[in-house]
Amino acid sequence: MAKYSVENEVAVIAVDNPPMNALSHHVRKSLLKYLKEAESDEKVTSIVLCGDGRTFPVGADIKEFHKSVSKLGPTILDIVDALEKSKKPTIAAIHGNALGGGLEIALGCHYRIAMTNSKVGLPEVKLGILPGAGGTQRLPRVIGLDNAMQWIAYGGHHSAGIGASLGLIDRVVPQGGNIREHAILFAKAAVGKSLGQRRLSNISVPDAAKVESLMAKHLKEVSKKSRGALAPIVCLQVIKSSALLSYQEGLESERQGMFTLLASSQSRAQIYSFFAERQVSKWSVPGVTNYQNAVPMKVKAVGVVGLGTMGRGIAICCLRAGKITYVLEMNTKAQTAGVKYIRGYIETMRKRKQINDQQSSMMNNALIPVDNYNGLKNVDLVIEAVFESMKIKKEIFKKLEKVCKPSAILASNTSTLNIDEMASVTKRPQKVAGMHFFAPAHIMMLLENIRGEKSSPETIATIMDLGKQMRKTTVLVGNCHGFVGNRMFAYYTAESSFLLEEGAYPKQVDDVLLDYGFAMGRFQVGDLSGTDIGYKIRRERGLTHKQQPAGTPERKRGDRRYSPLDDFLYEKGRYGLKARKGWYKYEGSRTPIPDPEVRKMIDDFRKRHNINPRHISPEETLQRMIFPLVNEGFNVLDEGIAANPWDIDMIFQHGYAWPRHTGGPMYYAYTIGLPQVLKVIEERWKLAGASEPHWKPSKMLTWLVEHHGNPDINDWIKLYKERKSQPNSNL
Ligand SMILES: CCCCCCCC(=O)CC(=O)SCCNC(=O)CCNC(=O)[C@H](O)C(C)(C)COP(=O)(O)OP(=O)(O)OC[C@H]1O[C@@H](n2cnc3c(N)ncnc32)[C@H](O)[C@@H]1OP(=O)(O)O
Ligand SMILES: NC(=O)C1=CN([C@@H]2O[C@H](COP(=O)(O)OP(=O)(O)OC[C@H]3O[C@@H](n4cnc5c(N)ncnc54)[C@H](O)[C@@H]3O)[C@@H](O)[C@H]2O)C=CC1
Repeated sequence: MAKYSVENEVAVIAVDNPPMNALSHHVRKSLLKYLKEAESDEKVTSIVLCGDGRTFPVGADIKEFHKSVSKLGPTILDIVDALEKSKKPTIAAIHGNALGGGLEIALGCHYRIAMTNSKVGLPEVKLGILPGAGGTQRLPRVIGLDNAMQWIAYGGHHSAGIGASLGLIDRVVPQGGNIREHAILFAKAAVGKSLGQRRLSNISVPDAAKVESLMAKHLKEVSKKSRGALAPIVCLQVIKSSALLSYQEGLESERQGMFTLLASSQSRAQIYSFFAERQVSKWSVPGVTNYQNAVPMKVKAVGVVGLGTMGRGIAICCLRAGKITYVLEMNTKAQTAGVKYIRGYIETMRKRKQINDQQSSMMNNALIPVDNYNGLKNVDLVIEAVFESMKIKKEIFKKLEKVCKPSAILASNTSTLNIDEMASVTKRPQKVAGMHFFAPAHIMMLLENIRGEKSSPETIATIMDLGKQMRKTTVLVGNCHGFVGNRMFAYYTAESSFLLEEGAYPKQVDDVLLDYGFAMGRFQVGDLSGTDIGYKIRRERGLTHKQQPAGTPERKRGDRRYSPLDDFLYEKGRYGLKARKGWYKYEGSRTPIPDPEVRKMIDDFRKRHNINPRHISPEETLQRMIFPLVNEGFNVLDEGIAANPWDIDMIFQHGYAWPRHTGGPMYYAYTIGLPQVLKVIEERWKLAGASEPHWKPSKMLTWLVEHHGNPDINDWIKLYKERKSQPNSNL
């Protein structure tokens, strides 16, 4: 709804649709009604449009998308048109965020004023669509093509100050000011002035002459940054129309572009992702606790043990979240290097203006290096990030048990190991949990939190709350080897090496993944993170080539197929980018170059095992990389390790840079259809047999297909659980 009042001859229309003032159908109806009322009321000389509560409208109501209500008039464009055509000056008074359709209605107004801390932007591209209410045609007319292409194709949020510097915002109201009062005064002053040039559809695009070169520049950038995504490209094409066609023709091109994008599976996947990101914070452990009833502990001070690759990044996350952060490292050199890195990073953030001087000095003061466990006696929570060895981790947990306050939570950043086993050496298993960060921890958005068998509701609530304070996408999962992400990802990695054995080379596999939309292929990622990481994990599990007793078949571990190619690579000192050689070689840059030495290693291996290499199609490559991961995803759901398919998808999007426009592995499977996925898995299972158990069709997937075909992803858990809970279910 909207509220209407007239103050001192100024009509004030305030959108009132908490929490974000989205432009739902009922809001649109009421906005147009009040606009007409203001227009016809002779006592009204000007009109202010604002948002009640937290914010100016943040856009169309995303919940209405792909539903018939979104098509019900009036549309946002009708409101934009009415605002622009109004004979009385219209002023948008922006506080909070003016995003998407929200900014588009502000662009329909003759003037825009904004609070200094407000944000503006057209982020539709992140939902796989474009600004469909004239934004692609009006924004370039105010801020120029180059800026508009940048804003719309990347969907960033920008400060009011930047908006003002580009001519989008006519006045910035300083902090503490009352936006509504300022807007009313502004509106009074605007009465009687000509509105011709204030109607953006009347003016032309300032840098229209540069359209072709700008188009080429932005197309190149978006195809690199958002590989495989349709929306940024369509956005650019539609913005181009603003420079070449009339406003009305441009609008038509916008309409066509929106039509194409809304019909694409990508927009559905991205809208799914928007809600999934918010849904994961509403965690629940059925029958035990959930986000609504568990109360988190207050965490003021955190300890980080181990200042290697992960510890440093985790310490930065803690400092950014305002925690006093004690860091402990057993190796003096690593301690010095780690502290130097953290302080250096704080300085970089200051220089980049991500933090101000005061925040920088607060963070520096809050970082406290200690040289023994007693130094951790006052912390509320410890995150251990030492070598991936159960033996070492248990020793550390025993020490922490002795020195830490009884109330302190002990968490591990292990990427694979059993949290309950670590808890078992303490007297406080209810206070033990996993907090699995992804490298680089201060950059990657994901935090995979692991609840142990005995973790208390308070412990779970605390680690989830801490993730939120760190502004991470925080997903709660159960305890098993590799948890959700690494457990599933292991099959993606394993299959990639099997593909090399059978006929592919690293670049061939990576190219298929790049085409799918990944920013990097599996082998490029392996080089970036270091081939030693996987090796150490395999060594901890006794799997590596060198650990096997004489006579062990090279391609088997127990009765399972195993590819030793990754071990050979490590044993040749090819540790990845840091060694300038891994799956690829690197000559003075980070560009991966196929290396004949790797090719020879693979060819020799094939010869030794009499493998006749065959051509593997891109389709087979993609299916072999992704479907085992999906299959394992269903096992993870079946076992309750992940509560929902979107938990898995968020883990992959934010932890493994899975392309957002596919939604994630589970949503992708839903898009192509579960029956089709199952068919391929069953065929592969027949070929591969028991030595490749990751192709054994998941019970849950099989049941869903047999009984429901391709049910809505929102119904998977409900349907399966209902059946599973029946006494004779056999599931
Ligand atoms: C047929 C189609 C015709 C199309 C016509 C063309 C019109 C267009 O051009 C299309 C559009 O406007 S698309 C929308 C563009 N706007 C956006 O993408 C902004 C979305 N919101 C945000 O980024 C954050 O909420 C924001 C940054 C604003 C705030 O973040 P916070 O972290 O503070 O809050 P959240 O937790 O994200 O949000 C709180 C609750 O509000 C819900 N919500 C947010 N934006 C919404 C929106 N635009 N529509 C519907 N619900 C929305 C959000 O889901 C959350 O709900 P709960 O989880 O239930 O609490
Ligand atoms: N590197 C990665 O990509 C990821 C690693 N992890 C996990 O994080 C943990 C740490 O991994 P990284 O940081 O990569 O290892 P790292 O080898 O870079 O650092 C480990 C640090 O722990 C220190 N350390 C070892 N024992 C210690 C002890 N008893 N007391 C204090 N410090 C000790 C070492 O001196 C070293 O500086 C592992 O459990 C790993 O599985 C989790 C996610 C990603």
